[in-house]
Amino acid sequence: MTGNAGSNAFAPGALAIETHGLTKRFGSHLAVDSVDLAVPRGSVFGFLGPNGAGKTTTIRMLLGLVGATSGSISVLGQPMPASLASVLPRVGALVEGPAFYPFLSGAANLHRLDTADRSVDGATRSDRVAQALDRVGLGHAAGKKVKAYSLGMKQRLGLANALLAPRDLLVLDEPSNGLDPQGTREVRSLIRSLAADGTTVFVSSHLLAEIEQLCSHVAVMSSGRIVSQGTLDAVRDQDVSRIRVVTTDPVGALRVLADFGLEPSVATDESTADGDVRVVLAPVPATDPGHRTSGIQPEAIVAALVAAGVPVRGFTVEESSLEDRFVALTGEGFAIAEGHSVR
Ligand SMILES: Nc1ncnc2c1ncn2[C@@H]1O[C@H](COP(=O)(O)OP(=O)(O)OP(=O)(O)O)[C@@H](O)[C@H]1O
Repeated sequence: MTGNAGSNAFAPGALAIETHGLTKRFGSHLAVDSVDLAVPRGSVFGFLGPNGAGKTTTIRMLLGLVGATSGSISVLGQPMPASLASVLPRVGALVEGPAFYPFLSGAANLHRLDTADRSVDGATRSDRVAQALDRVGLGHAAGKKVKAYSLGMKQRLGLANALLAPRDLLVLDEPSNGLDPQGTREVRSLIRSLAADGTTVFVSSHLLAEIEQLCSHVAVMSSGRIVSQGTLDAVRDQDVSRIRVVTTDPVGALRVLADFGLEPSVATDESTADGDVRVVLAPVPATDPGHRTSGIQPEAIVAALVAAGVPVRGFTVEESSLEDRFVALTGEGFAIAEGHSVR
């Protein structure tokens, strides 16, 4: 399933977030271009895209933090921003971290933020603050001033703020920002437990592995447009597969694969002279999202190798990863971890 289709196949009420033709211009710059999002209720929905793709701008429009240039938004079945006042109390959000007072403790900051929310019960405030802090693993630091918090602790405090009341939808923009691997794992397990309670979670992340482990659905955004959207399996497996040929004649294999218009890479085992030839089938150029398949079937490659007299000792079609798919869709490498980019 791809985005920008103009309509979707979901029953009324089945979507927690739905946009049609959502567009945002900053002057002449088209930051978000006719986006149709369909976020099923109860899903953990990963929102992926390279830096500057337009994810944060989209999230800000969903939450009424910035107006759309055109298009429509529905959140929890209500039109936005018209229903902001009734919808927002049901939505917990972590976007660019809330402004905390550095000289107040974490708990005092949450008290202050909760006081500003007129939809909640003040009598339960202390309990809710303590529970939210416990849930993000900050119970021990509740009384500590926020200026002494690490970036990761501030990020957790932002999450705790989003959890001060029961929510039907959580919108989290890069929730693992600033967290160490242990913190990232904790946030992941927190999101899982929230989703198990029935909360829909819409989460943007630059950590592909995290999205792959966590999400039931994903959308990939590139240059302001949704280039793929659907269940994780559908997006991951769409059109891209990687094949591996083990042969004693890698040069012959390269020639056959090149005849298919493919660009294989080869690793030779010097001790045996065997070649390990790998190629990705059907990469999708970011500039040409309309042409998604090359139509090459793996069995046609096996037949051509055999016909050309290339001795095939091994032939494997490897499952494509979300990373393969992301690179193919956006034409960009993806920062898997800080300072490490893959192409
Ligand atoms: N207030 C603004 N004024 C002008 N341009 C903006 C503004 N906010 C965002 N943009 C531009 O819109 C585009 C999309 O930005 P956005 O922050 O939504 O991307 P993103 O996918 O969230 O990327 P990142 O992960 O880097 O935050 C970028 O080119 C950005 O420079």
